[in-house]
This record gives sequence, structure tokens and C-alpha cells, in this order.
Amino acid sequence: MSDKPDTLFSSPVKAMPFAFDQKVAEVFPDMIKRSVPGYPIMIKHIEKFASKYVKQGTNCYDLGCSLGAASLAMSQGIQQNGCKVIGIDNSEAMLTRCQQHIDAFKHQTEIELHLGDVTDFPMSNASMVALNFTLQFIDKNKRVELLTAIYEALNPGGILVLSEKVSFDDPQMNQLMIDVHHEFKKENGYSDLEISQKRNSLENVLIPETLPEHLKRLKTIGFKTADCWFQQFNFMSIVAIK
Ligand SMILES: Nc1ncnc2c1ncn2[C@@H]1O[C@H](C[S@+](CC[C@H]([NH3+])C(=O)[O-])CC(=O)[O-])[C@@H](O)[C@H]1O
Ligand SMILES: O=C(O)C(=O)Cc1ccccc1
Repeated sequence: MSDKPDTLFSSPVKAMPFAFDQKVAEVFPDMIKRSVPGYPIMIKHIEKFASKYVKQGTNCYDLGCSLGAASLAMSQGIQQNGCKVIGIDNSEAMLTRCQQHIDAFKHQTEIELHLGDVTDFPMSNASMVALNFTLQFIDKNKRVELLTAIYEALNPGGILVLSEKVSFDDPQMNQLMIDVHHEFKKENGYSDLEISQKRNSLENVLIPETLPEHLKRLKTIGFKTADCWFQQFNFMSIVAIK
């Protein structure tokens, strides 16, 4: 089955803040692949990290699971018995389609889905947490609390995979990265109108931070080590180990 093409911003639309509603859920696989450089690589490596770090009888959380790509990757990667993958998302439209994806794809480890807010979801006995392009949508002053809750839920040696769109302190570098990302979107068939309308709708909704801000916060919380393992333009993935 081919993905439904993302044409949400292809004709002039009323300026509205971006939301993970029914329309976005319907085109999400096409949207994320054409918009996030390196997304398939990051998903593939979530599977690899799961095979290396997930311990027997532990939980793995996928916070802001959308259609379950990271949940499925963890489930495929896990080599141990008695584990559970728990996906959480606060968009009903996303979670309904997520359940359909999970049911349609063969996977090894059980995946349980919950409609809820990741900032107040109880977590425990975790050996892996995926926060794949979700923190950027969380209120900036709630981020440290969420990352602290993740740290506390992780067992020693557990891993957090945190992928984010990032900004850069240097304005020239920041603009260069935005420009090359827009070039990437154009090469993937988005028009200037689509790029600018989506950019406006993401303003004040997707709030990026810099890599140093991310790493400093993770280390202050207590993670033993944290660093960027993947970057393409202004999209990055960080691993942090407790
Ligand atoms: N407070 C919140 N609580 C729960 N869910 C939330 C919250 N805020 C946002 N979301 C959810 O976080 C997801 C972000 S998309 C993640 C991609 C996925 N991880 C992937 O690996 O494909 C990223 C993107 O589209 O750039 C959406 O499904 C929101 O509903
Ligand atoms: O499309 C963009 O410009 C992005 O920054 C990535 C993205 C992908 C899917 C939903 C929201 C943002």
C-alpha cells in the first residue's frame, strides 16, 4: 500500500497553528519521510539500539509515538524475553491509525498503546526510551521535568534516544541549515508555497533548541554520558545513557 501524499499546504490555507489532527495523521508517513532528513536512518538505529540495550523483563517507552514507527523498530530489535513496548500519544487521530499500523505489521515484542500526555504518564523499569521528534513540541519550561521523569524511570545503563530539529547559536549557520533543509524539501517535491505555509504553522508550535542546550540539560539531570550520534542539517539524534 503506498502512502497517501501530503498535499496539506499545497494551496493557500488560513494561517493556523500546526496540529496532529486527522488530516495530518492520514498523510503522516509521506510527510515525515519528505520533511525530516535522515528519518529512516534514525528509525533503523532505534532498532539497533534496542537490540543492544534492552534488558530482559523491562519496559521500553515511545513518547509521542505518532504512527508507531519507533515502537515497531524497538519491538523488532529487542532480543530479550518478558519485555513490553509502550507507545503514548495525545492525538486520538494519530493513536487510532497507530493501532492499525501495529496490527498490520509483524512484530516480536508486545506493543501497548495509550492515549495520554507524555508529561504526566507514569513510567518505570525502563531500559530504553525513544523521544523521537516529540520534545520539540513540549512547552519549553516542562522539558526538564519530562527528561527528569525519563531519567528516573530508566534502570542504570538504560538508554534515551532523543531526536530533534535543532537551532544554532550562530545566525549565519542557523540560516544555512534552514536553507539546506528547505532545499531538501524542494527536492522531495514540496513547493515554495507548501514550505512557507508549513513553516508559518509550525512557528511557536515546534520550538527547537541548540545541541549544547540539550547536552547540558541531560548532563545536569544526571545522565552519565550524552552525545549526538546522527546529524543531517538541522535534524539531530542524541543518545544519553544513565
Ligand atoms: N504532550 C504530548 N503528549 C503526547 N504526545 C504528544 C505531546 N505533544 C506532542 N505529541 C505527539 O508527538 C508526536 C510528534 S511526531 C513524532 C514522530 C514519531 N515519534 C516517529 O518516530 O515517527 C514529530 C513530528 O511530526 O515532527 C505527534 O504524534 C504528537 O501528537
Ligand atoms: O516539515 C518541517 O519543516 C519539519 O520541521 C518537520 C516536521 C515533520 C512533521 C510534522 C511537523 C514537522
